[in-house]
Amino acid sequence: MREAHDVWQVRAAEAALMALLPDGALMERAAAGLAATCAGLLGRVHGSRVVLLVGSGDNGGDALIAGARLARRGARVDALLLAPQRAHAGGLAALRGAGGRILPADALGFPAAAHDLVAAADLVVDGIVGIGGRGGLRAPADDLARAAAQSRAVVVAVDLPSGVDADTGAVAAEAVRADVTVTFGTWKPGLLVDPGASYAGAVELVDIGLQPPAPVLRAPQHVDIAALLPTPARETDKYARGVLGLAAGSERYPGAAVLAAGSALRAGVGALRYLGPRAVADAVVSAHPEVMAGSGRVQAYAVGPGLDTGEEARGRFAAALDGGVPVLVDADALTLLAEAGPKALEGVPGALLTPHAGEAVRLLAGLGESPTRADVEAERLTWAVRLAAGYDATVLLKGSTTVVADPRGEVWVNPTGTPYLATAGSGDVLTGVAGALLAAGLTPAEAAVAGAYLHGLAGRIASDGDVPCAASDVSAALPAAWRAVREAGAPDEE
Ligand SMILES: NC(=O)C1=CN([C@@H]2O[C@H](COP(=O)(O)OP(=O)(O)OC[C@H]3O[C@@H](n4cnc5c(N)ncnc54)[C@H](O)[C@@H]3O)[C@@H](O)[C@H]2O)[C@@H](O)CC1
Ligand SMILES: Nc1ncnc2c1ncn2[C@@H]1O[C@H](COP(=O)(O)OP(=O)(O)O)[C@@H](O)[C@H]1O
Ligand SMILES: [K+]
Repeated sequence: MREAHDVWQVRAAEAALMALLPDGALMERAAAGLAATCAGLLGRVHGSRVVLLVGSGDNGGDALIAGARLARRGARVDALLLAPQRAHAGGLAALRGAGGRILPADALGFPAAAHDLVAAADLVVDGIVGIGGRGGLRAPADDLARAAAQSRAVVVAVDLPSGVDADTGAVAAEAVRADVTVTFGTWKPGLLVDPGASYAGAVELVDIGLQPPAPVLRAPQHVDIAALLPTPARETDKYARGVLGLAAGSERYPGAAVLAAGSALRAGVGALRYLGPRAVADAVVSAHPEVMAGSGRVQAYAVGPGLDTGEEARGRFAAALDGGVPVLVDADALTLLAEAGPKALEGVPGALLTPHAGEAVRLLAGLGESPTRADVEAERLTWAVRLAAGYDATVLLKGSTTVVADPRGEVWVNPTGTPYLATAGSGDVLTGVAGALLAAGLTPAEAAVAGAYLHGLAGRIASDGDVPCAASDVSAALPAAWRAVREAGAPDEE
């Protein structure tokens, strides 16, 4: 599990550690890790051209000290100081001592000369701001971020790309686009959540000895998901494996039910009961003969894909909520839930809501909040947590980064997925997978985390080699995703 901590937690853990160490020891550790990564990226350090973008805080200090290490190995290192009076004194002395050049950005006839330096560099180190950054990059730092983006140099961000909010991943204005981010002590949420994550490139974590408390955000890996996947016991039967009731599809949208059903079957339900109009049931059964049409005992319901919002749909929604079992609420059922408000979930033993940003806006309106879709996409963590608390339910907020929040405030971010998943019916596949896991007895949060992970992995497999895929292909790739996760979780052979 990757664990991320917020700025407040990082600062507290750093303070505790610094109290035990000589002055500057922590920054030396950070800079040593940073310099090692830079050297690896350069291949040949001697004779390479390195430009440091140096802000006024310790983030700039890290860049300067790492730059000094590279200069001692023969790199030509130029530091562009954004605030010469406030640049890190120890870092300046170290770089000077190692033969690096120090250039106050304004004395250079900024921005033209600074641009030229950045354009000619092999490697640019972004030490403009780290966890002390607030809001979008201010001038002239924003201009240097643009210059770095245009240069052919490899861009390495120190701790996190400047301009990305460490706690939320929000990018208020210009931010540095890094090829690699070297982060210290622990992951920052902004490195895992879009839009920030999309600026970070490959992230390397440098251990500086920090011992932070419980994380604010977790990103599961294959082994974590493998531990959640149900394995049928020898003497199991189909009821013990979990029966899912699927209330999906309508005469207008029969395909959603077919996709969700096929995906639930591939995600290990013992049996699937389909609940809906006769014509749709016929389509589902003809595509998946294993499906039973009609109601009966189930261990969980999944309700919503292609449901529609008319009288008949409302009846199916109400029946699912009254069933006394956990319920996954998606798509049209989220519209009905937003109308009814959180009280509609009272008495449901475990609800999992799976909105995209547009549906999240509707649900939030039911809580008296009025963010736009763009607001939700800019600060997914905040809004997912608010929804989970407001509806007292687990929320899986879909999108370019999917996040899961449970009502107690635990939050996960899904690291798998591909933009090719932005295709009609892809959400129906997710509903099938997560619904099956809920029926198998996983908690709503476990079903959401594992469901999103498998769905994202199946999307990557289906779009292998960067080719478009249909939602049906994603569904068909579920067994391969499952296998990949299982293999990673299996104990090593002797
Ligand atoms: N505290 C520690 O023990 C350690 C800190 N380290 C480094 O220290 C960093 C944090 O240092 P600081 O607390 O000094 O803060 P930063 O260096 O992240 O940034 C603070 C400075 O940036 C300016 N600034 C803030 N927002 C800005 C914006 N939007 N545009 C332009 N300028 C802006 C502020 O005026 C302030 O002077 C970490 O990210 C990490 O790189 C590492 O050396 C590891 C050890
Ligand atoms: N840009 C993107 N990158 C990665 N995944 C995405 C992106 N856009 C959408 N997705 C994923 O695709 C799925 C789309 O679901 P949804 O919006 O419900 O679509 P539909 O209703 O057409 O099935 C979700 O799992 C979502 O997380
Ligand atoms: K930075």
